Order: sequence, then C-alpha cells, then structure tokens
Amino acid sequence: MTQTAAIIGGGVIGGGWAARFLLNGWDVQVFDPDPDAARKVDEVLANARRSLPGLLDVALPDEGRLSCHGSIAAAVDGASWIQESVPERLDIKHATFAEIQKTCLPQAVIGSSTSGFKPSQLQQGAAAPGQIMVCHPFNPVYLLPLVEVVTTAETDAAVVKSVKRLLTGIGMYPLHLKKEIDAHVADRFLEAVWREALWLVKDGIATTEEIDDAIRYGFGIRWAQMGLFETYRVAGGEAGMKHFMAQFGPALKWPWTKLMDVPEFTDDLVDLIAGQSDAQSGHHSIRALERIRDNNLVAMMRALKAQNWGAGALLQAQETDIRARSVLGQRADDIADPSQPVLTIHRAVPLDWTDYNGHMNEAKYLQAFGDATDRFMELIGCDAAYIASGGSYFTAETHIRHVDEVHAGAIIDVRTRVLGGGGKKMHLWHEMYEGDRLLATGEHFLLHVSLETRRPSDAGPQVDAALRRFAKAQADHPKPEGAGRYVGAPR
Ligand SMILES: NC(=O)C1=CN([C@@H]2O[C@H](COP(=O)(O)OP(=O)(O)OC[C@H]3O[C@@H](n4cnc5c(N)ncnc54)[C@H](O)[C@@H]3O)[C@@H](O)[C@H]2O)C=CC1
Ligand SMILES: C[N+](C)(C)CC(=O)CC(=O)[O-]
Repeated sequence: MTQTAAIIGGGVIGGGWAARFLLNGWDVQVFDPDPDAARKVDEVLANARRSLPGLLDVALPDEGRLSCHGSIAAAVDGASWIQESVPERLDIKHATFAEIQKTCLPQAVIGSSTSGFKPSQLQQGAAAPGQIMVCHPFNPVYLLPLVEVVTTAETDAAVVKSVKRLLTGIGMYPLHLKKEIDAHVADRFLEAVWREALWLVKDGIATTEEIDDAIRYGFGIRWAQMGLFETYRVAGGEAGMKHFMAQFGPALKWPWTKLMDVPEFTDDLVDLIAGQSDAQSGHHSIRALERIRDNNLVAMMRALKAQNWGAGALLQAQETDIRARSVLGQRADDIADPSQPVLTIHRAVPLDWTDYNGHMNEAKYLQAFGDATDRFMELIGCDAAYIASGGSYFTAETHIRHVDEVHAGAIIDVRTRVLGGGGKKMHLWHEMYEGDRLLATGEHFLLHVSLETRRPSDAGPQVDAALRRFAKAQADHPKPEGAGRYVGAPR
C-alpha cells in the first residue's frame, strides 16, 4: 500500500524531502504558508526527477502523488511520516509540533530537519514528546543519503528500528547518534571548517574561490570516499594510524588554527564574502548551480557504486533490493510463458549517459544492451556461480539501430527475444522502448566459451536447456523487423 509523508515547510530542505519521498513511491502532502511554495517545490522536484532516478541501474517505484494543503491538519491527515522543515527557530518549531500533534496519527513519526537543536529541546512542552526526533538531512536531500537520527530516552526503541527501515527504504543512510549534542555530528565539522574559512577570507589569506579550490582539487574528493579517519590511516603508511597520530598530533597544538574564535559578522566581512562569491559564481543562477552540483554528485556517486564502496555500496544494496522484489529478479523457471520477449532492463537514463547533443549517447545504447544480455544470461543460469565454475558467453557480433532519441531521466525498458540458441551459440534480439516508443534495437551473437581455454565450448546442460526453452517457444514468431540488417543494406 502506498504510504503518505507530510512535509511541513517546503523550502530548500522540505522541497528536497518531498522529492525524495515522492520519487520513492510515497504520496506527499505539503503545507507551507508561503504562496510561492508550490512553485519552489515543483522546481526542486524537476531537478530531482532529472538526477535521482538515474543513480540506480534499475527503475525506482512509480512516483507517488503530490498535493499542497492550506493547513497543517490537512497535510498530516493519514501521514505515517511527518517531516518538519520550518525555519531554524525553536519557537516556530514548538508551535509547529503543537499544531501537528493536535491531529496527526499517534503512531506517525515526526522527524525534524533541524541543523542544530537537540531532540530534548524540540520535545519540550510537546503533547507526545516521544513522537518527535531529529532526522537531519543534507542538501540536496533527494541525492545525499545521510540522515542524522537523534533521539532521547523518550523514544521507543521499536520506533527507532522502524524509522531506520523506512529511511533505508527511500535510499537514505540513517546514522543514529548515541547521544544528543548541539548541531549533531556532521554540522560540527562543517561549522569548524566554515569558521576557519571565514578567518582566511577576513585576514586576506585566500578568496572564497581559492578556499573552494583547496577543497575540490584535494581533500574534498578524498573525504567523499573514505572520510577522515580511514584517509589518515592510509596517510600513516605501513605504520598506520598510531604513526600518523605521533607525527601530526603535536601540530594540533601549534598555532595552525583559530577554531575557537568566530570572526565578527561586520558589514565589511559580509560584503567581502558576498562580493567574492558573486565574482566566483554570480554568472550562474542558483537553479543552474544546483544542476551542475547534481550532475557532479550523480557522476561521483555512480562511480562509487561501480566500486561498491561508501555511498555507492548503499546504492548497490538498494538496487539489489528493488530487483529482488521485481520481475528483474526472476529466474527462467519463474517465467510461465517463455514465448514472450523478456523484460531485461527497466531503468532511468542517468545524467552521465547524455552528451553534447542533449540526449543519450550512442555508447550507452551498447551499455544498456550489454546489461540486458548480462541479465538474460543470469536468467538462464549463466550467473556469477556458473561463471566462477568456468563457463561464460563472449559477444562475437553486435548490430545496433538507433531509431529515436531519449533524454536524461526517461524510463527505458529493454525486452529481449531469443532468435536462436543452443550448444555454443546464443543469438539475442533486444528492443529498447520509452513507454511504447521504440528507441533502438540490438542484435547480438554470442558464443559460449570455456574460461580456462578461452575457446568456444558447449554451454552446461542447465543453461543450454533454459536457453533452448526460450528459443523453441519463440521460434514461430515472425522475424523482427530489422533483424539481420547490415549497414550497407538498402533503406
Ligand atoms: N538549507 C540547508 O542547507 C539545511 C537546512 N536544514 C534545516 O532545515 C530546516 C529548514 O531550512 P531551509 O529549508 O533551509 O529553510 P527555507 O527558508 O528554505 O525554508 C523554510 C520554509 O518554511 C516555511 N515556513 C515558515 N514558517 C512556517 C510555518 N509556521 N509552517 C510551515 N512552514 C513554514 C517557509 O515559507 C519556507 O518555505 C531548518 O531547520 C534548517 O536548519 C537542514 C539541513 C540543511
Ligand atoms: C548550513 N547548515 C547548517 C544548514 C547545513 C546543514 O545542516 C547540512 C548540510 O546540508 O550541509
């Protein structure tokens, strides 16, 4: 059954939460008193639609329904998750919780996006304190997985368990903190770095752009994949962490830092920072910067996914879970009617698959058809275990016809037919669609090989039988239009 999330406050963060829930199949009900809020949420959603679905190599569930409401009571009606993202002021947050708790479901989770307040502060004076907890996300909420979950003694352990399950289900990484503290964990780092950067600008040591360069050309990339301690462990060389600490620990006491002071936010300092920031990035609109940021995040996260590491390992796990629950997790025996083409790919076109022509690059058609072949091999039993036992298929010949273009974010399906197969041979026909629009066809001839001799060999009996079952059941279908075509054939 579709679940409903209420988003109270639809600004930068509320809009991001709305997109995260919606694109993971939840219905979303928004309340925000700003008359412009629906437009802003729509704009965030448009950016999310072009970036989030393509993170995975399998489609997310169908998008839920979005509605905007004129009161908190209407927005929280029937919601099992309520995410508060109103401005960072305790009095506004308290008034919002009081209004929510007048009518919300008693079992609903009330998560607060607060960047700094402790959950015990949020719970003060609440009708049901145990229902309120910190669920602190990171911008853009629809792409970044981290959520700091901070609870108090009032919070039921079973609720925490269900909160973690629900957040994991929408592709997030709940980090449950052992103790509450002002600004949780991640914002304490960010504040420390920000404070130091402000001094560097104020003292004329570096501009905003130079500081950003110091991060993005170096330790920023390093942190994204290993964090702080794992990075420093490696930096200690063979002698490891203890050596690293012995060598660099004393430096912490040298005057390298002004971390304990905060520069005063005088008009001069604000103008200096804002002016440098305008010079650095003012030629891009905020929405354009968001799109640049999202393109980069998607490319980096997909690179981490290929390595099954860090945030990428989380994507792998989500993808495995979605596949297992869909027809893409089927084996040949699960398919009652083998006479029909088999769905082998159901996914969104990722941002990093598009090119200078603004559409899916030709190389990615081969990628998608290659993935469809891999999926079909798995379906007939040529899976990781079979390959480890020494047999596999190598592609000998490929012919792709590009019929129509497709853009980032579109959901594409590949349906696969067997034109022939058995013994050493497998002849596949892939058709790629967006809805019922044919985008491309791929004809692929593969040979079964022994991975030991690297020479053609007959497929194992179970793989062979499964392949022949499809080939026989589909043999009476007319030959697909375009099959056997070659580049010089008359048009
Ligand atoms: N912007 C950021 O980078 C991050 C912000 N947060 C936290 O998220 C929360 C929201 O921050 P932003 O989205 O950045 O602020 P924002 O200013 O973009 O959005 C706040 C929204 O709340 C609405 N609002 C004001 N009073 C309201 C009320 N009584 N009921 C419902 N809506 C109301 C406003 O109209 C506005 O659309 C804050 O607690 C902030 O600390 C958390 C992570 C990152
Ligand atoms: C600046 N900030 C404190 C609102 C930042 C956050 O809370 C998290 C983020 O997205 O950086």
